[in-house]
Amino acid sequence: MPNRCIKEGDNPDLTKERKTCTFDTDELTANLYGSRNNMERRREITKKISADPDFADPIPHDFLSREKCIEATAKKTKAVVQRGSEFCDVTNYYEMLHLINEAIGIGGYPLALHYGMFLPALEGQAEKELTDDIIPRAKNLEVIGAYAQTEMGHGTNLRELETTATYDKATQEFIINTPTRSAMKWWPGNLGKMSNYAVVTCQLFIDGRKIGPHNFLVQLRCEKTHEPLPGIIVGDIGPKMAFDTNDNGFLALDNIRVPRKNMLMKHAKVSPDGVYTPPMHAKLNYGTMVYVRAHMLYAHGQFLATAAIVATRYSAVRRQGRIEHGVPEVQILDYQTQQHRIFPQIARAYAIIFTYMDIKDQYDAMIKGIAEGQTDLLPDLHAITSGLKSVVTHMAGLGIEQCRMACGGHGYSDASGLPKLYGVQIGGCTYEGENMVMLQQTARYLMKAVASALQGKPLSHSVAYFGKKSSGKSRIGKEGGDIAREHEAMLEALEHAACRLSVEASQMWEKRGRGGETKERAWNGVTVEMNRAARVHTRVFMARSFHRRVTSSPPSIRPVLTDLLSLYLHYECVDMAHHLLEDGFCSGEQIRYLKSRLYEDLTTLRPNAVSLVDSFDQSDRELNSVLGRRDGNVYEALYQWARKSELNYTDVLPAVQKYVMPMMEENRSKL
Ligand SMILES: CC/C=C\C/C=C\C/C=C\C/C=C\C/C=C\CCCC(=O)SCCNC(=O)CCNC(=O)[C@H](O)C(C)(C)COP(=O)(O)OP(=O)(O)OC[C@H]1O[C@@H](n2cnc3c(N)ncnc32)[C@H](O)[C@@H]1OP(=O)(O)O
Ligand SMILES: Cc1cc2nc3c(=O)[nH]c(=O)nc-3n(C[C@H](O)[C@H](O)[C@H](O)COP(=O)(O)OP(=O)(O)OC[C@H]3O[C@@H](n4cnc5c(N)ncnc54)[C@H](O)[C@@H]3O)c2cc1C
Repeated sequence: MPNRCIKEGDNPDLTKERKTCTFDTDELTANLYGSRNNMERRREITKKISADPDFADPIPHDFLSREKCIEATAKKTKAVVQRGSEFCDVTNYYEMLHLINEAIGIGGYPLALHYGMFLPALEGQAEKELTDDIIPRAKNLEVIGAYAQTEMGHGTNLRELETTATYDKATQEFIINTPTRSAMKWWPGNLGKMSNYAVVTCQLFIDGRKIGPHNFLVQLRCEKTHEPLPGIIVGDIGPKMAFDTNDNGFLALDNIRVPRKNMLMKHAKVSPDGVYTPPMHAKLNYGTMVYVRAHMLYAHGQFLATAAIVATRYSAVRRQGRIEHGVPEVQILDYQTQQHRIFPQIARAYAIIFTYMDIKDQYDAMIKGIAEGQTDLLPDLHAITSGLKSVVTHMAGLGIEQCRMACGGHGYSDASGLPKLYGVQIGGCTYEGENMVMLQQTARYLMKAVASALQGKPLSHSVAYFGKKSSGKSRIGKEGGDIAREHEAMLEALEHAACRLSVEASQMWEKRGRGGETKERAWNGVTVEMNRAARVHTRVFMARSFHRRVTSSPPSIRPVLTDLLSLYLHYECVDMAHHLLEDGFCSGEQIRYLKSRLYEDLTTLRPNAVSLVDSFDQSDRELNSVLGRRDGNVYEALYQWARKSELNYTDVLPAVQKYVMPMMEENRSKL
């Protein structure tokens, strides 16, 4: 069966791996990206960008200062903007995303938040009077914007943000002000240096009454000189763990006046005479965050895929140690521990990307509903995207770190690309709402679902399984080798655990309430259990999505995807074994059975491991990793990469000349 990556001159071990492929890698790639045409388009973009001198990096960014990296990234951004249509259909979201990844990379660029949040916020929340003026100019990039919500003192708890927007009826303006140091906007991407406008989240005050957080469009810099406008203090917050090429910024506003129409008023409104009309759903103003949380799944699935590609290919190329005496050193991918470290990450990357596809469909349906005046799909989508954002970012972070360690010493080098990848990816646990907080949003929803299920009321999409009758005892290991039934038995077991944990958390909460605590204090006493239930529920949702995609996949790739799904489900069940055992739903014998099946899966997947990661179809540019390169010629590339270090420009460093040599000389003369 063809693995389409084989080329002459490649590392022979990688070629050997590709020859054991049992499926058509292009079929799987096309399935992952929606169609064969989408796959071809991605490849065309990659090919053109790779050959274009505007996007060449003579010195890898690993060896440049932050300022130089920002300059190089800004230059490439300009080229993408001016020449984008030479490479792709600039109106196609996924083509643009791929172009940006290929041309610029993942560490941030001047327009990341402009496209990622500023425009979506205006499009989703502003009304015509404002959008007619600002959106054409924003699309034309006369206006570049940030999404300035988080403050130095508050991010998670939006209700306590301190920046104020006070309505002045006399002039029909809002006065926007930063009343304290902790009220300074702090963190927003591209706010520091690149943007001349921002959507700023403020507490709305009318006639002295605090109404709550709302968004306003504020001009920050002169459109001609790019200097900050009077009354505006703006700058970069300094170096951080990663996202080096993003100017996350600070902002203080000194009683800045903006016209009434600058409030984003598609949902909530303030009339000229100061009458406030609430939105048809109280949280529609938070819509941009739901949008980003949904789209983060795709990005984080791809981040984990990158790490899995690097670790798998490198493990096929690297030989070290022997499994038996008297035979040559083995590829490290032959070690069971290595497979157990890496293969679940491959499966999880597929699971995340497949789950994203389901969420995207739900998101589109919700947006259609809102346009028709219906918000009934929003609570379910908010609850599940809050859980998914938290589980997926955490899962991807752990997975990337496993892949990094699986590459030994070279994984610790920036040459592997993995330290930077981890730094960028792990930010997702924090931004768009810290994970522990967002899981509580899911848990609240589960508590309502428990109540509805007990009362026999209808249950919405993500919690529909709460209405199923549990069989009381798991069928795991009792399906006589029927793989479809085995998968169903594992899904049922996970659903049982999520449901049980939710019911128990609800009972614990109630009990504390009966003991005299307020509902809120009682909640804080059970949040660890609440979040546990939310995590298991979210992992059930992912497992169901993965299962649905596999069972409906084309026959040519279904066998390999079924193997991957088996590994995924066995791994998830073993990882959550304590939840399955706690109430006796599963026995110890059944967990031992799951483990033995998992180890069989590792062996089954071994011949297809490289081909499964090849099917993610990430180019060498996207991987940005000496260890993960498609041709597997790792060692020579590693040496050439290290030669580019600034420290190697001279044989004797000035610092050595200035301090170390005189010290050695002094010591020598003392003898
Ligand atoms: C070309 C490329 C283009 C695009 C790429 C697209 C996307 C790319 C992604 C990123 C872009 C690139 C790089 C990005 C890098 C970083 C970006 C980071 C940006 C940010 O971080 S922006 C700041 C984000 N901030 C947060 O997320 C804050 C988190 N806090 C909150 O959301 C809220 O405070 C809260 C939800 C935790 C609590 O809010 P509350 O106190 O007002 O509400 P309650 O908890 O009391 O709940 C009441 C009620 O409301 C329900 N609820 C809450 N939120 C929502 C919602 N959003 N939708 C629907 N319902 C909601 C809640 O469930 C309760 O319901 P109930 O029925 O009463 O129980
Ligand atoms: C790379 C990056 C990019 C960002 N980009 C943007 C941007 O473009 N625009 C923007 O506006 N913001 C941005 N942010 C800010 C980001 O959205 C916030 O940092 C994030 O929402 C978390 O809020 P916080 O910093 O207030 O965390 P905190 O809430 O202070 O969290 C600290 C700790 O307190 C815990 N905690 C807080 N509240 C609760 C609770 N109710 N229950 C239990 N535990 C709790 C948390 O779990 C966490 O452990 C960015 C942040 C990063 C790291």
